[in-house]
Amino acid sequence: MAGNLEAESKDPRQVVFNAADKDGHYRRKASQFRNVVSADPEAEFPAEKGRYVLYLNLGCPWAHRANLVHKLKGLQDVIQVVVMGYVRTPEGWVYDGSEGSVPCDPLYGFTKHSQLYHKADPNYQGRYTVPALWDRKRETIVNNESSEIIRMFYTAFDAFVDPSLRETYKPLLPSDKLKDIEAMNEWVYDTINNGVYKCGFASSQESYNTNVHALFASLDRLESHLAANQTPYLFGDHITEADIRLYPTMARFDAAYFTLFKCNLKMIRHDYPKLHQWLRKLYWDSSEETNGGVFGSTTHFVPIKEGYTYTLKQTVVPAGPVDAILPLG
Ligand SMILES: N[C@@H](CCC(=O)N[C@@H](CS)C(=O)NCC(=O)O)C(=O)O
Repeated sequence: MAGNLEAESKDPRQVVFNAADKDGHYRRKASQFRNVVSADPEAEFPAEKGRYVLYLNLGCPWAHRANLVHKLKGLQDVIQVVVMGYVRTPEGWVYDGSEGSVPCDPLYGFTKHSQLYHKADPNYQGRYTVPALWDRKRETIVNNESSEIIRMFYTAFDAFVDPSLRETYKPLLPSDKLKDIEAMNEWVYDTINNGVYKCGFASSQESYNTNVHALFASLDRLESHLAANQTPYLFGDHITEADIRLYPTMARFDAAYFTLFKCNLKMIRHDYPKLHQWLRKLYWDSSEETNGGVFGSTTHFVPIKEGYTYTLKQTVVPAGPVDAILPLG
């Protein structure tokens, strides 16, 4: 039987987050809008400047990866970004003007993210998730699956970006590393990106136990991978998709998942020197490699810590760890 989110109270900080299935395991549902923006002008959704809008919030790690690639590729003048609030309410994400967000949807004046989904499809029945890529022309959601949105951003809009940021010059998915990156994506998604949620949303001891050990086994595996390769990034001397997909989870790990999702067998800062170095290098970098520092500039610890706290129906935000991210040693 499918799990569901239950709203018990109208107070946004009192939402009961009941996401696990009856057996105590959390199972993420598949995204429903799966169209593709393409560089081909004849495509159903052709890349055009000013046509598409990326909806996100600053707490969500899946939205974070889309925001990262948007800024890494220098798409600020090509694709508008709309940031909504990071506190989940009984009605899903809303516009509340909280840190870094806008007071209402600038396109339609919507106050709730669900309204955008119903504008796209009045019969929509799924979750109202971020990120979502909106098409102003056809007035619909093109895609609400972050792993697909980021791949569109690698290439589809390259005609509109500086040549030095194009995939041909600076590949985020180099063809000679594609197989290795995809192999890593698979286990990193299952046991780390989604793995932290399987721990945090588990409603049985058995489910939590299984997933927390799988999570730390995979962090150990990443640590060994970095130690063996001796490269600054997961696949060499340049940032690739593998780094982009791992970063939002690692940036949230000590600050939120360790405490709030009970992912507390080890900490990145104390127990994983290579991963910790990798994380801090990305966060603090302001060179061309990160297009001037997009990892640091898109990481917002207040939305992250408060967002997870209230989602879990807790009212007190943990003070630590201090600092949320440590300086580069
Ligand atoms: N598979 C989706 C997952 C997106 C997702 O679950 N986003 C969460 C925020 S972290 C969300 O919007 N949840 C709202 C809800 O489930 O009601 C993706 O990667 O884009």
